[in-house]
Amino acid sequence: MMLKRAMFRCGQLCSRVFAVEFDLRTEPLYFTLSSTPQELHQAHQQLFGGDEKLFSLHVHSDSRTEKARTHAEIKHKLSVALSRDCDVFEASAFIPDVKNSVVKGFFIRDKSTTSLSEDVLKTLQQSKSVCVFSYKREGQYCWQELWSPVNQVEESVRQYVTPAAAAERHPSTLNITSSDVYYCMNDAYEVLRECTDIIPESKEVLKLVNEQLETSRGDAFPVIVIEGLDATGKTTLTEALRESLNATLLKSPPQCLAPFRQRFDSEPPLIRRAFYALGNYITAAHIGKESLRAPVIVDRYWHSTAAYAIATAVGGRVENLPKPGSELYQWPEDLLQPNLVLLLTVSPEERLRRLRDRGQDKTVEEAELEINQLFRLKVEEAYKRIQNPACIIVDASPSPREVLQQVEHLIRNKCHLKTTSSLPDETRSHAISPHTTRW
Ligand SMILES: Nc1ncnc2c1ncn2[C@@H]1O[C@H](COP(=O)(O)OP(=O)(O)OP(=O)(O)O)[C@@H](O)[C@H]1O
Ligand SMILES: Nc1ccn([C@@H]2O[C@H](COP(=O)(O)O)[C@@H](O)[C@H]2O)c(=O)n1
Repeated sequence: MMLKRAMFRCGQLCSRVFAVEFDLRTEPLYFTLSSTPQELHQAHQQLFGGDEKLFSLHVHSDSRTEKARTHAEIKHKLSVALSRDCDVFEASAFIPDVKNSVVKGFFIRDKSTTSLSEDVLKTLQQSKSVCVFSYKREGQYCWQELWSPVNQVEESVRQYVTPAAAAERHPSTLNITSSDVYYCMNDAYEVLRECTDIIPESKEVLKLVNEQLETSRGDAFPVIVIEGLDATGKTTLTEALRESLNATLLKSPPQCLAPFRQRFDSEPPLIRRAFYALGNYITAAHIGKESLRAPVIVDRYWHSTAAYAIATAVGGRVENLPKPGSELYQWPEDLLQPNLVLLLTVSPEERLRRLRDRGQDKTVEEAELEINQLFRLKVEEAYKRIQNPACIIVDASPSPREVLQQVEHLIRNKCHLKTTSSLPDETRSHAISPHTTRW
């Protein structure tokens, strides 16, 4: 029965294109399956041509929350239970250009002579959502078959690995909408609603959303969002702007969600990102109210939610990101838009220096640093590609005082701030006071 169910699920996968993130610096290895033997390309030989044991594992489920949580659990188990002789690569099976067609999983290359990986896979295969394939070689051909720990695969058909052309869009970009980035409040709301049994805190978050929502924003003061990677100086700048412009300072996620943040940070992206998305809508309601009284400065908002989500969802290199102009960089139609978004940037060295001075990341290993650098590049690039409104880049490497001056200058120009101060631009920043400022 279990084998029949697994065969049905795997059968659904066989008509897809498979992608393995074999080397994060290059594009994935793509292959399809064919009933006739196919010669492997040189690139594919690197993965399929050796004598290691090869497996792939895919997570299927009709419930998106179950699928996301199973995927995260498996990722964790593979990272702790397999031996050092095993390489685990992110893998997926997808239909090119078809949204939400990606079935995520992992590819395992086992160089050991022990049966540890089989033992681990045997446990994982107990889950009704998991489907495991093994790969066998004969001469220069390699085929995939449904894996069974007890070799009951006589019903399984040999499907030969067939090199495929690179996909135009990286497969991970096909599932971003409503799994990683939410383009309307209801989509994020629904995900948390589906989680109320497994994550009781979801109810409290939804209650806060219901209580605080208010979308009106009339003829109001300007709203300026400050964005940037960790330690680029957002807190320093936003607090200085609050003083100098007599503005209200808000954050996303808002303070009322702080007690729940750690809980949702431990959840897979589907759930974690829905939490941050809802945080933006609560902050938007606060902006709507506060901007009637004074200018509003916001420390992180939609750009952060979308940029981090896209950079995490898209594996590998910067080139894998959705192309500039993609609909994935559009602002949600139902989310209040700020007047100005400023992106603080500093060099990686300066950012690391600031992190270290703050007492963090002192023991980052070289390998980890490299991965972080790739991630940092993708987040920054995604920030820059977001549209309507797009962000204006601010070089945040000078002193806090100079950064403040630069930003005040931008705010005056872009938000048509009129000031009665007679001081020249360069010396005026600390003299801007609520009493001399008109919007
Ligand atoms: N212009 C600057 N020049 C030098 N150091 C700075 C500057 N701005 C901020 N710093 C220092 O860099 C560190 C990080 O700054 P800050 O906390 O403002 O960054 P952040 O972007 O808010 O970080 P996070 O997103 O992690 O909260 C702090 O120690 C701060 O004093
Ligand atoms: N509007 C936001 C704000 C934050 N995030 C996520 O939080 C992380 C950074 O927060 P800090 O408190 O460290 O500044 C970052 O990983 C984002 O994923 C968000 O999604 N949306």
